[in-house]
Amino acid sequence: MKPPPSGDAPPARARLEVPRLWASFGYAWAGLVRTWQSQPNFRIECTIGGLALALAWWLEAGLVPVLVMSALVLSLEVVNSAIEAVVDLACPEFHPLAKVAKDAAAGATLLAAVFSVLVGLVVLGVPLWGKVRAAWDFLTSI
Ligand SMILES: Nc1ncnc2c1ncn2[C@@H]1O[C@H](COP(=O)(O)OP(=O)(O)OP(=O)(O)O)[C@@H](O)[C@H]1O
Repeated sequence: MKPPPSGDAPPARARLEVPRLWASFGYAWAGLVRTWQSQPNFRIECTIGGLALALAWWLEAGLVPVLVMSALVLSLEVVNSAIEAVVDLACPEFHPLAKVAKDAAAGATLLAAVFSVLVGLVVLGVPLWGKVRAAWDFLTSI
C-alpha cells in the first residue's frame, strides 16, 4: 500500500521497477479471480463472450466488434463489483446515495450488455441467417 501524500509538494516521479510492475499484475489478476468467484454475472458474461467469439470465428464475421464489446461488458462488470465493494465498505447501512452509486454502476453494465447484443445481432445475425438458409436449402433439395 502506498503512503498517503504529504503536504502540497509534487509527488516524486516513481521509478519503473520490474518487481513492482509484476506485483501490480498479480494484484490485478487477483481482482479478476475474485470477480470470477464472487460474481455469477461475470461468469455468465465470460461464457457468452466466448461463445460469441467462437461464432464470429466460425462465421468468418467481424471478430473485432465482438472482441471490443466483450471487453467493454467484462471490464464494466469488474468496475461494478469494485464500486459495490467500496459502497459496502463506506456505507454498510441503507443510504439513498449508496443506492444511486450501486444502481448507476449496474446500469452502466446493463447498457453495455444491451449494446453488445445489438452489435452481435448486426455483425453475426446476417451471416448466421445465411448459414441457416444454406443448410435449409441443402436439406430441402435432397
Ligand atoms: N447500502 C445500500 N443502501 C441503499 N441501497 C442499497 C445498498 N446496498 C444495496 N442497495 C440496493 O440493492 C441493490 C442490490 O445491491 P447488491 O449489493 O446486492 O448488488 P447486486 O447488484 O445484487 O450485486 P451482486 O452482483 O453482488 O449480487 C443495489 O443496486 C441498490 O439498489
